[in-house]
Order: sequence, then C-alpha cells, then structure tokens
Amino acid sequence: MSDALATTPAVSAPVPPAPATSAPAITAIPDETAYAEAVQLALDAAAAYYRDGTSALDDDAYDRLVRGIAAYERSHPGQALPTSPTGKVAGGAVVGDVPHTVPMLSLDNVFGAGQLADWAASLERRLGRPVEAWSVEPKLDGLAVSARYRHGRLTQLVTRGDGSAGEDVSHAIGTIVGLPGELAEPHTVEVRGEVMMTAEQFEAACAKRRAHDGTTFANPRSAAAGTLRAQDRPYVCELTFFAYGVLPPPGDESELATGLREMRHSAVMEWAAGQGVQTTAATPVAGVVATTLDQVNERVEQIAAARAELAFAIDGIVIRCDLAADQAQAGLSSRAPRWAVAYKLPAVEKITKLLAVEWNTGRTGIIAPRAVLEPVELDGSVVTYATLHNVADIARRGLMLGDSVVVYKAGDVIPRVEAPVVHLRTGQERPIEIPEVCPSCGDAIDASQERWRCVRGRACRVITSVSYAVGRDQLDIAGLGENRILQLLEAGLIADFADLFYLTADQVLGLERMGELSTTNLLAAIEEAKGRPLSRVLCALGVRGTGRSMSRRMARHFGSMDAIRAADAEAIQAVEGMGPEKAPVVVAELAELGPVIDKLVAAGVNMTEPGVTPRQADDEEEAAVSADLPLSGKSVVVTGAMSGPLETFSRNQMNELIERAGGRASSSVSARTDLLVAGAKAGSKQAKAASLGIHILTPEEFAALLTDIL
Ligand SMILES: NC(=O)c1ccc[n+]([C@@H]2O[C@H](COP(=O)([O-])OP(=O)(O)OC[C@H]3O[C@@H](n4cnc5c(N)ncnc54)[C@H](O)[C@@H]3O)[C@@H](O)[C@H]2O)c1
Ligand SMILES: [Zn+2]
Repeated sequence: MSDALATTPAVSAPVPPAPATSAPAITAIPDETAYAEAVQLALDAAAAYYRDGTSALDDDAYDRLVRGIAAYERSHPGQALPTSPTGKVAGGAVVGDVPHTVPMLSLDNVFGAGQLADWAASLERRLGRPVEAWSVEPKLDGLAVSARYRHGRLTQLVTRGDGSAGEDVSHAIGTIVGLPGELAEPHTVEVRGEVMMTAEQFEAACAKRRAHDGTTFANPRSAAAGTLRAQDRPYVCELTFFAYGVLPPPGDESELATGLREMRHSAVMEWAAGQGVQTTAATPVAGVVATTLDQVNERVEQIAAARAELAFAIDGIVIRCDLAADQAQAGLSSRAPRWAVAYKLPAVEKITKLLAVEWNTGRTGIIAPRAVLEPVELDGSVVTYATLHNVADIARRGLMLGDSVVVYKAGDVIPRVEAPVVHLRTGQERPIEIPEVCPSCGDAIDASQERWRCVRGRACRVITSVSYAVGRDQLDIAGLGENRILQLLEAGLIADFADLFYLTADQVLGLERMGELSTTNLLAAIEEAKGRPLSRVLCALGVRGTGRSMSRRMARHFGSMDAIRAADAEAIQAVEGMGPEKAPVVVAELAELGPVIDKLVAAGVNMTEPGVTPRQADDEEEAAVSADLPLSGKSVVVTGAMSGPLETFSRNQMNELIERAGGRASSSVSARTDLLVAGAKAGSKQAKAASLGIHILTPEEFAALLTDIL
C-alpha cells in the first residue's frame, strides 16, 4: 500500500486478492468526511497523473478509490460533490485551452467475458441489429494526443485535457517515433493515438535524467507524461506513438474526408499506416477484426498472454464496432463512446516499499541483489521479493532503502523493481549497502563486468553445494567432509556433486591421507547413493525453495525427473505449497541445472520415486500413487527416540518412510493427526495426542505395520 493511502486511514482498505476476471475491489468509504477526503485525494492524484505522471497512487489504488467514491455516491446521492471525479474524462482534474473538433473521450470498462457479453448485448439492442464486425486492439498505456496535419505537415499536437479542450504540446513534435513530421500525401487530417515510452526509451530517459539530477522516472507511463509536457528540460527524451483513429476536419466534404468517415476502423488504420503513421499492425498485439464474441475473447486472451513480453505497456484491450455506420448510430455519452469498451486487464504494477536488499552468490558465482518488499498483491499473487538484476542496475535507478518503488509482475515473469517513485521520497531513505566481498565465501569480487562475480566463480558455491548434496538428508554419502570435498575440488576431480559419481579408485587413492580401505568405503557409499529416491536427488540439487519436504512433495507429484523437467511454472505450481512466486524460480533453476542433472542420469543415478508411477508430460492427473498403501491418507507425527528396526532412522528418513507408505508427515499434533509414533522420551506431543484420543504406536509397532515397505 502506498504512503499516501496509509496516511488517510479513513479511505484505506485491505486489498482483497481478486482473480483476474472478477469484479474489481473498491475502497470502502464510511462517511461524508471520508468521502470528501477521497474526492480530494482522487483529484490530486489524477491532476498529477495527467500533468507529469507524479501521482502518489498506483493505478489500482486510484481505480479502487474512484470506485469507492462512485459506490458512496450511489448510496448517498444527496451528498455527491460537484468536484467528484466520477463520470468525467480524466476525473475532471485537467483543463485545456485548445478545443477539440470532436470530443476526446474516456472508455467504459468491462472486467471479463461475462461483462463484455452484457455490454455487447446492450449495444446491439440500442442498434437494433447485430454488430457485424468488432475491431480488437491493445489498450496502450500512455497518453492520448491529437496530431493535427495540414496539407500533410504536422502542425499541432494537443493533449486530451478534459475531453473537450486540451493543452498544446507541439514542442514535442520531432521527438516522437511513429508520428512523422510529414504524411506520405498532403492531406489535412487529425490523427489520434497514444504517446508512450518503450522499455528501451524508458531506460534511455532514466539515464538522461539521472545524469541531470540523479533521479529517475517511476515507470514508462509517468516518464512519457512528464516528457510530453516538459518544455525546458536540458535533455530530450524520445517517445513512441501508435495511432488508433483518423478524423477529417469537420465540414470537409472532400472525397477523402467523406471516405474516411465511411471507412471501417480497420481500413482507417491501414490508411494511416499507408501515410507513414505507426499503428500496432507490426507488433505482436496487432489489431484484428472479429465477427463473433468468441473470436473477440480469443484475441483478448492472446493479447493478455503476450503482455509480459511486449516492449511497451498495455492495460487492457479496446473492443469497438469496426463499421462506421454502427459507430455513428451508437453515438457518445458525455464521458465515453457507446460503440467501444475497454476490457481491463489486472494491474501488473504497484507501488510498495523497498525494505531491504539481499545479496546472493549463485551457482555460477554471479552475485545478484534481490529486493525485499513490503508484501503487495500483484496479478493474482503476493509479491515479497523482486529481482534487481545487478549492482549497475541499482545505481542506474538510483534506488535507496525505504524508497517507494514500482514493482512489475505479469504472468510467470519473475517480479522486478522498475524504479523508485522519487516524488514520494520522505528524506528518510538510506543508501543501499553494496557488498565488498563475496557474500557466500568472503573472497574478493570481480566487478569488471556489469554482473559481479565471486573471484572463485563456480568453485565459490561448490563446497557448500557439494556438502549439502552429500548430506544425510540428501544423497547421504558418508566420508565426504568439507576438507575432503576441497581436496577433490583442488585436484580438479570434481566441479559439482554429479562428478562424484565418476570418481575412480585411482583418482581417489591419489589424494593425500586416502588409504585403500577409505577409498573402497567412499566409492561404495557413492555407488549406494545412486539408488536414492528421486526426492533426495532433487533435494541434493539445492534448488531454491525446494528443501526436504517440498522435494518429497514434488517427487510424489511428478514421479520422475523427466516429468519435473517437462513442467512449466504453471504445472510446478500444482504441487501443494508451491506459490506462484516460487514456481518460475524453480523452473529457471532446474533449467540452469540441466547439465548437472544430465550428468547424474548418465552416471546411472536413480531418477524416480519408489511407489509412484511417473506422470506423462501432458498428464492432467496427479502422478498415480499406488493405491491401498498402509498409511493412505493418514496424517502421521513422529516423536521421541526411534528404536527396534527404526533405530537408525533420522526424522527425515521417518518422514520419507511415512510418505512412501502413502501418509502425510507432520511435525505437530492436532485434531487432524491420525497417528502418533512415540518413542522413548516422548514428551508433550504424546500427552497432547493422548488427550485428543489419537492412536499412538511404539516404533516397533509402527515398523511392524510397514514391514512390506521397510
Ligand atoms: N495513478 C493515478 O493516480 C491515476 C489517476 C488517474 C487515472 N489513472 C488511470 O488511468 C486510467 C483511466 O484513464 P483514462 O481516462 O486516461 O483512460 P481510459 O481507461 O478511460 O481509456 C481511454 C483512453 O484509452 C486510450 N487508448 C489506448 N489504446 C487505445 C485504443 N486502441 N483505442 C482507443 N483508445 C485507446 C486513449 O488514450 C483513451 O483516451 C485508469 O485505469 C486509472 O488507473 C491513474
Ligand atoms: Zn564466493
């Protein structure tokens, strides 16, 4: 939640996570005072948003606020203020002095296919006939402008303003890619479209501003807004234009003018492109014409899916009647045309706080910073971490601890910090500490390239990662202490733990303090480790977020390493407890570990989970767990010291055993516990289980129950 809302508790509300297509959240407004505050807050935000992009609110917060205002006005019609933003273009917060020939309006919104169908049905009722063709285009997230051409020359550029009059921003002519100074032919027309910044232009703009005053823009839209209106900046930033309309001068009865008025929207767009004006035609989200709502929805889904990869921001899809006659007959309301609608996509950017920066040395020795954020709900999940790429990136964005930052996340994309919101700084922000030595091993940092590395490179993490992989709960290879691993590394015999499976007796014997017997023992232990269940091999890989229990759950869910490797983020997310933030990281890290896994496979290391039939790549079902296992569906807790056949079992091995027998291992006793295995010196858990009437077994009784599996 942004600061601005936090300081006005009367109008702030928790964010209920809403699925993409459901009705949007609103800010609750309890009384008239809160209502007046909310109106003022919305006006200030909208004024700043359209002026130079320095709103204190992100779009989602603004939209919730305005919906809250509208809801309050519906239930208290007598209290509505004349300054209220509802029902007005630009929330009524903007004025202009250059009149528009035809109003530049807003768009009504729909959320989801259901609302779209309702909107289309009411439009068709109004027309008294079915709409023959729909045009479906991306809703570009920038600023609307009207570009006036006289005899083919671009003479004036005007913002939307309050819809009836805008502001002259002709000074920007010549800095906007896609808006030529001259048309291919000497026509007099008005081209309407969106001015925005591509990701690349945004980076360049941030670099220029940073060189100038040490700050950056918060996101491409606010950078575009600020840039379009800036007149006396000592630096020039490039912008991009995409057209979505062409209007002939009112009263012009020339052949071209009448032609344009009668042309389908799709044909108008082709005409504009023919004149050298940029349209979305060449982008992956080009406008299309659809004849049925099913086709419209299909294109909506395609555009939504392409969103994360686009070089520019979109916040929805615009659906309009393609035929000029339909548009003319449907007409306009005071705020929006009746023949078009915006199908809103969920917000993928929010403002939150940068709480800390963590530094980690990756498997390849790359030292990467990671942002720790005040948790924020974004595109269907709660984001707490975001990537910061590298040190140069932090410097480039001028980030500070405590900054309000714009965080971006769409679909499977790993969340990233876009930039600080400089105008929300309080003076309490502190510099981010940059590490001077490798955070993993303490050795020096090689900072010669943009991505910093530990001077040890891959070796930095190898000792820790090999020690972890051979640990008792993973591959369980006895006789491989840190010193021994270091020896193997320094002798060049291993570079990762998969290489252990290729060691020969000669190589091992060649090491210092390594006799015949210990060599035989070590190689036997390594040989034995080849048969460990998939869950342990997976755990040994050390993928972030997949510790012992998650590795077991993944192994049981997929059944084989092949199935795990074939899974995308969505499929991985189907594993219990795997959040949408973690899933893409797991997929990325597994891909990065591909060569290690291949080496393990080639060495003959087991890649399946006992008792689980591996799922096929396109299998919708859970991997089939053999039915009627002794603990099927039971929740089991283990406490006290194990004895009898289970004497040597670690807790992790006990948990594995339980899950292999079809049960669920848990660490605490509750009403949902089915069985407690209580060994000697069992304490409070046994007492609690007894009081709850839970079935209690000794380790020996439990072992007897599982003789077939042990
Ligand atoms: N963060 C803030 O403080 C703040 C303040 C005000 C408004 N906003 C945001 O602005 C949005 C409302 O703004 P609005 O009234 O400018 O826009 P809108 O959502 O009403 O849509 C109309 C605009 O869409 C644009 N557009 C993009 N692609 C188009 C296409 N293919 N065809 C036709 N039009 C296209 C045009 O600029 C047009 O003016 C809200 O989503 C709100 O979140 C944010
Ligand atoms: Zn290191």
